[in-house]
Amino acid sequence: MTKPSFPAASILGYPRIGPNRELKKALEAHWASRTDEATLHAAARQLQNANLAKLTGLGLKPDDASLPGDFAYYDQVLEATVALSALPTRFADLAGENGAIDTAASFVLARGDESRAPLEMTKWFDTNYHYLVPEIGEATPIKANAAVLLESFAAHAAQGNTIRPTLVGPISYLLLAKAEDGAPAGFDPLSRIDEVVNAYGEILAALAAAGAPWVQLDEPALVTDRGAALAVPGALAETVYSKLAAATERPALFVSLGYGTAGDITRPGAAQGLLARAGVDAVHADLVRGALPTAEFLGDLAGSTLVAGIVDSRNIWRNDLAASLGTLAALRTQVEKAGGTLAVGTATSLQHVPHDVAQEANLPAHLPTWLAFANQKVAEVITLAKGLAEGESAIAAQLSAAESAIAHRAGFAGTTVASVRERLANLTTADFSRSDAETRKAAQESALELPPLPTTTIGSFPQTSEVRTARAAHKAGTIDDAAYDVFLKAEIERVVQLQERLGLDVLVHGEAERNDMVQYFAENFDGFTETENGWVQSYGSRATRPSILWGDVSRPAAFTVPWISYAASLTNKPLKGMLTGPVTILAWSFIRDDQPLATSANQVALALRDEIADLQAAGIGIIQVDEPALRELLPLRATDQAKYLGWSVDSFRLATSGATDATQIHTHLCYSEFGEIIEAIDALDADVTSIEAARSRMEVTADLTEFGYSRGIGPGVYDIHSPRVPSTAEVAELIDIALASLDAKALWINPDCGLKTRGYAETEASLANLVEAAVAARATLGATV
Ligand code: MET
Ligand SMILES: [Zn+2]
Repeated sequence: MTKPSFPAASILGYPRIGPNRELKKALEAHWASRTDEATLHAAARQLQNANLAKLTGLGLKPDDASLPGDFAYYDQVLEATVALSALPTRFADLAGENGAIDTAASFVLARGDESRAPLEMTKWFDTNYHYLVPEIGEATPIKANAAVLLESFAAHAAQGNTIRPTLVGPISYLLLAKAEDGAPAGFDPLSRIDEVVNAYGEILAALAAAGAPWVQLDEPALVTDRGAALAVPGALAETVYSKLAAATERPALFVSLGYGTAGDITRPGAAQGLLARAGVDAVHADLVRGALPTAEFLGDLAGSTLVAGIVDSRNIWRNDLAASLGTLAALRTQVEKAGGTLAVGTATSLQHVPHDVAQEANLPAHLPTWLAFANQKVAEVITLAKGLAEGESAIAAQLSAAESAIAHRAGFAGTTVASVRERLANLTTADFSRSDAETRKAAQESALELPPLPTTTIGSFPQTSEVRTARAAHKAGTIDDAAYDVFLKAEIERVVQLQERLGLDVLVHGEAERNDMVQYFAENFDGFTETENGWVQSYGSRATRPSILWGDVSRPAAFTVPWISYAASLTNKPLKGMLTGPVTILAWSFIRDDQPLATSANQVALALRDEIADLQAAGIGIIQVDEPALRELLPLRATDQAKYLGWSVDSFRLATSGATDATQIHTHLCYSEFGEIIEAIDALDADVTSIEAARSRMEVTADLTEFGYSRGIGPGVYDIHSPRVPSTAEVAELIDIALASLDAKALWINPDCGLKTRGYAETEASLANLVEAAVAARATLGATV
């Protein structure tokens, strides 16, 4: 068979959620049993057809395999689990004919059922997308099932579109998996690689037989430290891909390597060269997060195509086409020297950006031309490929439009605000630290007079449908500011009274006024803008709408103070003020790409510092600054981590170090395991750290003690991710575990995270048990000391 050439312009993947969140609606209707499976399939097909029509309309060719076949109902890793029939043992009863996992079974894996928790969900590399973690044991079935891929290929072919079926690659699949509970100690999912590769071989053969000219295997795990070690000569990536490439019955093989530099970071391009020599027909390089491959390391490309991922698929800024064209032209020379050809693509799938800037009718006037969402990025890829093939003059209009937008952005008033710059330039090391922890502790003890083992919550209380309805009505203008204010105050009063009744020691106002813990801050800071339809899939049917940080950040006026002071006025107990930290605000927004992240983080930190000063002046003695995303932005490579941890910790300290000794600063961490970054957690220098711990049964407390962490610590004593009410005995048991490794004077008793996704019934019952267990533990302590 003659090898088809790789399309000159392509994208690695496209948003699946739908321009109007069609997939979300179809999934949720189906899960609520309002539609049958056929209706769901039809809706999904219609959405995919509309997406492909959009892509071909933008100029991707229908017949050259430039259209990615990357649809997934819930998650791309789950699709690979389906293609491998890799049903975890605890779900074995769901196996259909030949062990197949059908759509209904895949939803049980994704969402659990009455008796089983779903597959664990975890962040996909350093993004805010969550995938479903495969659970692999010694006997997990591995059996090729190409049905979904074949059906989708055929259905699109019938519409005249030759898609490029896309699947997570075999190495990444196993690196992203975890050993199933009950697997022998030390079992490594990667030990199943031979069977997985055989199954992929069968899938490739089936796709070839169906007429697919190209297939895409995503191997992003080769950019992590562990994966990189497998992408060197003689190691696993070479063996696996030599074997897959050696098959006579297969489509041309494209391997994507997004999210960083694949293989050895000191030899960029070596991993691509290795795969090409193994027989892979096209290999990809992420030129946005990864290093530019050099001819020296590409070596012999053996007639393969290098797909240059030059258009940023993780951020929303317009591409500097002239600069990109220059990079591509230089790279082409090198690639051709190495015996390959160059094609143009995106850095990763476009799943991390919203659909279309054209859906935003109400952006501030200066912003639209600066931006590129998925559809604009597709056009950029096509433009660059054309420029590369035909020369600059062929894309003169696009080059000049990009140039003027970029110049406008650089010169725009809000991009660089002198007062913000001056404040940053004048910072000294004193602005990043407080007095020593012992002095603070003494001042706080006399100011706060808390009992031992103080009880508190993480901030939010249930966001009932009344709260959401009132917020929507206020936004729509059907209730005015005054009426909304009355509503929120009543809500705060209810939450404060409930906490008094439950006997909690440190109260919160409940966060009813906040739509989202990041967006609320973006709305109140200068330098940010919200979108109306900029939805990005977070997991399954869930999407978030990140704000856009486009300019220098400042805080025009205090905004949390009125709500928090109102709550404080209703109680004699200490009221904890609640803020979101700089790293989390950056991690969950689209951020400007024209300055280091550290600079943006410090600007946000100064805005928060102002708010903290105002809270303190209003008499609030405890202030929590949440940093749940601290671990999320941690670079994938160990060599890059220290620098990140340096600036991220600094930004927290800058935000909080204006507090007086007597003001107790809390932080809150969740969503990850924190064992790897204990040193950074300590360096935050918060007086009290609450941290997710219930599911790992307090593991982190021992890690912290071992490290020498000596300030307050609130390891979560119950998991808020499910409506289950923990018994007093269960909470008591976790408190005992924590007390075994911690100084009793340092321990706080709190749930794992905020309660906004919970209902009131389970919240009240759970908190009552939490308080009961804390009071009992306090009595025991009193008896023994
Ligand atoms: N204060 C926030 C809340 O309670 C912290 C959430 S961390 C994801 O909801
Ligand atoms: Zn949390």
